[in-house]
Amino acid sequence: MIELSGIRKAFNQGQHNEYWALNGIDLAIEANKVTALRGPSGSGKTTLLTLVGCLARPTEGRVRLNGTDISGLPERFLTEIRRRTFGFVFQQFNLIKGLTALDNIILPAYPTGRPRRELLERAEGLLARLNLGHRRAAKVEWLSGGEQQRVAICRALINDPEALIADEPTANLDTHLAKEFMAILEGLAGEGRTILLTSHDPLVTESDVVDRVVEMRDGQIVDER
Ligand SMILES: Nc1ncnc2c1ncn2[C@@H]1O[C@H](COP(=O)(O)OP(=O)(O)OP(=O)(O)O)[C@@H](O)[C@H]1O
Repeated sequence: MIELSGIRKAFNQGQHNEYWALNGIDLAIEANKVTALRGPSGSGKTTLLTLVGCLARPTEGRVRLNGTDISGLPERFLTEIRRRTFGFVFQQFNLIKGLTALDNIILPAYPTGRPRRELLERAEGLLARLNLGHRRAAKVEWLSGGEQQRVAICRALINDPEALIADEPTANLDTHLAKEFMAILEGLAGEGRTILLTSHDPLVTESDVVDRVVEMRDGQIVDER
């Protein structure tokens, strides 16, 4: 689905603190599969996620999405592709305090111009599917960590993306909640979504739900299974 070739990513390029977070990545993320990136802290996993999800651009190399080279597209096209193709679940969930679960979920769908009634219906459906219907009107800061993550997952799915991207999805969860997350993941994988995540957690990387584990170190891919 997404192919990266010859990817390098520098931060603070040309400055005294220039740092190459990714250093020659060739990777094809297969459609309808669950891929996990594993590696020590600082190995470049999150940086790679942001490039796959078109949240950032590589300093060098090409990104192809379903066969089309999107590396050189202007920002507004990239934003559109990002919205249609990817849903993101961030490690800290990045929900907006003061807004209800429902309002947080429909937020990324506003730019699509779809009617609010339709969005609410879809959001309600997602909440129900993740056993969170009863919390629809709760402000997100009232929710537990596990509930907040499920709201974040609903938000990631509101635009019905082809792919879901999750950064350390179980890092803030206890074992019970992490297992619940894996069950949700299994359901999403079962409906044919492409899933890319980073994880240190053996509960994730050794799970049968994960098709492929890509091992990173020092901004490079060093192994995979
Ligand atoms: N915006 C930035 N500016 C400068 N350096 C950055 C920036 N983002 C990341 N880095 C550096 O790039 C390297 C890779 O970071 P990245 O977050 O991708 O690693 P990671 O493998 O996801 O680590 P972790 O498991 O701790 O999240 C790190 O050394 C980090 O300090």
